[in-house]
Amino acid sequence: MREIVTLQIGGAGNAIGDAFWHVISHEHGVDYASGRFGGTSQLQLERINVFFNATASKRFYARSILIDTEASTVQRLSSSSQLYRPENFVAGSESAGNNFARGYHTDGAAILDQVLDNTRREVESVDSLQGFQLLHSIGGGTGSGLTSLIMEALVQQYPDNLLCNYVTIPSPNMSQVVVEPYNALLSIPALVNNSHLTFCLDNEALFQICNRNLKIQMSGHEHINHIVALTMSGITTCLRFPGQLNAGLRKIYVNMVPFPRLHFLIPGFAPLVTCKQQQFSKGTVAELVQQIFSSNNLLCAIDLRKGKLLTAAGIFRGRMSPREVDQLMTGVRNKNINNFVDWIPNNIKTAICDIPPRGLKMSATFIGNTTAIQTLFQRLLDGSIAMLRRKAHLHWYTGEGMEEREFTDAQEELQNIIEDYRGSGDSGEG
Ligand SMILES: COc1ccc(-c2[nH]nc3c2-c2cc(OC)c(OC)c(OC)c2CC3)cc1
Repeated sequence: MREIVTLQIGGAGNAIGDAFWHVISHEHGVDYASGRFGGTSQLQLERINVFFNATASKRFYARSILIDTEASTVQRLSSSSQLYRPENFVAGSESAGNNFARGYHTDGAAILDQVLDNTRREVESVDSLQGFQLLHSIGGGTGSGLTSLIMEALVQQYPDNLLCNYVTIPSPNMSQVVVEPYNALLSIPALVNNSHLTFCLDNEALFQICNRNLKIQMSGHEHINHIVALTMSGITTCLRFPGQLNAGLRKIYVNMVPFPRLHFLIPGFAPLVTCKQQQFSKGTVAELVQQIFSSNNLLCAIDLRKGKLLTAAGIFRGRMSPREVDQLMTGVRNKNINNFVDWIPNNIKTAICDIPPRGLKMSATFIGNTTAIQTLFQRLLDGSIAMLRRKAHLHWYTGEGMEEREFTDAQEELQNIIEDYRGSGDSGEG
């Protein structure tokens, strides 16, 4: 079996992780509270070991390390479900204070060994590890700083395994902490150099989806986390259920990432409509295809029409005609040929799983590797320039041992990835 170890890091990472385990435990017939299997199909068990461990008493638990520099989040989760192994909770005594430096150098560093010890125990208990998925935000101190530190260690200790990050990206319009732009900026070098697959989850887009698509005003994070969990469930469908693809993280990496640095992927999901709108929906595959290529259904506030897709994947769930899906997806490419690079001929792939997600007859999940992601990176760069020019709030970082040069180096890294994506749109030079 090709197992994956999850590391959910910081408040946001653990919130996304808990929502993910809620969604996929139900899909696999596992009771979230007890870990007991009550499923009805062998399909639910066939590849359950990719994300879950079985216990001697035929119960299942999430193969996940729950990590935070302060204890309240992980303590709450430990009391909410037996899906989490008590030994897999790693909590510090001091919050990273929304400060990358404290996540990387002090409060986060203080629990790194515990994180790695727990990770190694899970790695040594599996048959054939395929990689790690790290769930975190880069706006906070733990999700940015400690995750960067953990990634460096994982790459060193497990050089043959893949790191797949699901990264929440702060939005200036939804900012919770004034130094989020600094934390996000400082996270870029580790994401560029140590992550193999980085799924970008943009708070700007997620809040817009809640307000515009779902008509939820001032949405709390529970709605956002559920949208992310549904999308993660879609992305991992082919890993978790048998199908025509011999699916693994490396196959996604090999086929979706043309150059190692260009591994920042934009997810999308459909349907993302109110229950009332769903009642009037035609419920057709054509509707799903139209929606997943619409910017309104992307989990990043970017416009696909402003760039070119290097690669794209569509994962369709539910009972539908594979022929119709292939025709419609091919039709999108043919009608929008200028929004696909011409130097990767077969750069769109479709997969179908006839098991729909809970509460839906059909769904579609999109993954795009697009040059339009430059606009997201440019937003992060612009967000740090104004503050850094005035050295605003820099003392919170230099006081923890960081230097201003680390900020300018990170800005240079960000500028370079923008240029790399810009250059790949035409000539194919990654
Ligand atoms: C852009 O062009 C391509 C993209 C992917 C593949 C491929 N080849 N082998 C696989 C896959 C693959 C495809 C998936 O979605 C279509 C997929 O779900 C995320 C997926 O997820 C697990 C996989 C893994 C297995 C081929 C071409």
